[in-house]
Amino acid sequence: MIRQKIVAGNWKMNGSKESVSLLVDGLLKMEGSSAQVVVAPAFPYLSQVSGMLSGSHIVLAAQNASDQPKGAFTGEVSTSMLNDFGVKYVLAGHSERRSLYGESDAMVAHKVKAILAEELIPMLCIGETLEERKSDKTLEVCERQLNAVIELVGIDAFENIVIAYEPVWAIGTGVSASAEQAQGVHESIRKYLSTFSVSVSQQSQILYGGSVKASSSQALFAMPDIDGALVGGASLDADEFIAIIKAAG
Ligand SMILES: O=C[C@H](O)COP(=O)(O)O
Repeated sequence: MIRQKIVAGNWKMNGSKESVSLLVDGLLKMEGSSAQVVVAPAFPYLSQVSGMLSGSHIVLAAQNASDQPKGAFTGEVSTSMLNDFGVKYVLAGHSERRSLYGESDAMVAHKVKAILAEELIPMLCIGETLEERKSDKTLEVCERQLNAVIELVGIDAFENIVIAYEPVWAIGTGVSASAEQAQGVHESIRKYLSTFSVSVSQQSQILYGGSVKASSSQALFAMPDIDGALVGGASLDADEFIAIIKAAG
């Protein structure tokens, strides 16, 4: 099955009005790509970026969302607010949210549910730490993180969920998983999904994330089960990000 590639830039807590404007200007100069291009600015810049992207082929993502619809949740942002600003994708369970802000598998699952309820597309991030990889627990961890979501929203909901496999040891370290290593895990994730639903497993877009650069992206995208990338640091440089998008076709 041919799945459209997705190249998403997670800008994390970076940027200013000026730098965001320059970055988006740079990306808008890129010619059309067959890949779906996504950018995830920090919340304060969603409105600015949404305006700049209007009428373009680049779509907007948010880096996080509340699992609650509204009310007394100081500092939180609801999925309906994100919808208001033209957001299409929302990251859920990024490893930085899990490890630094204590988001449990169950909390991530509730966020996925809230994102789906607003008809937005969750980008569900899963992946193992270095310690877990060394003790051969990579698949066990990925399956546990997937199970929490499957149990809450059901496997059919995965028709509208993008999975991002991001080994924690590769995030921001400059050490990407090799294309073969990533392919091995992606293939296993797909096989695991197929135990619930073959059609969902075939349709699921599984992105790789963790120190993706232009130089490593071609080999990653050539792999049969890698359907794109969730890019952190390299997405802050328009030329580098465009080169990654071009590698996706
Ligand atoms: O969301 C993106 C990932 O955390 C990867 O970040 P990185 O490309 O800077 O390693």
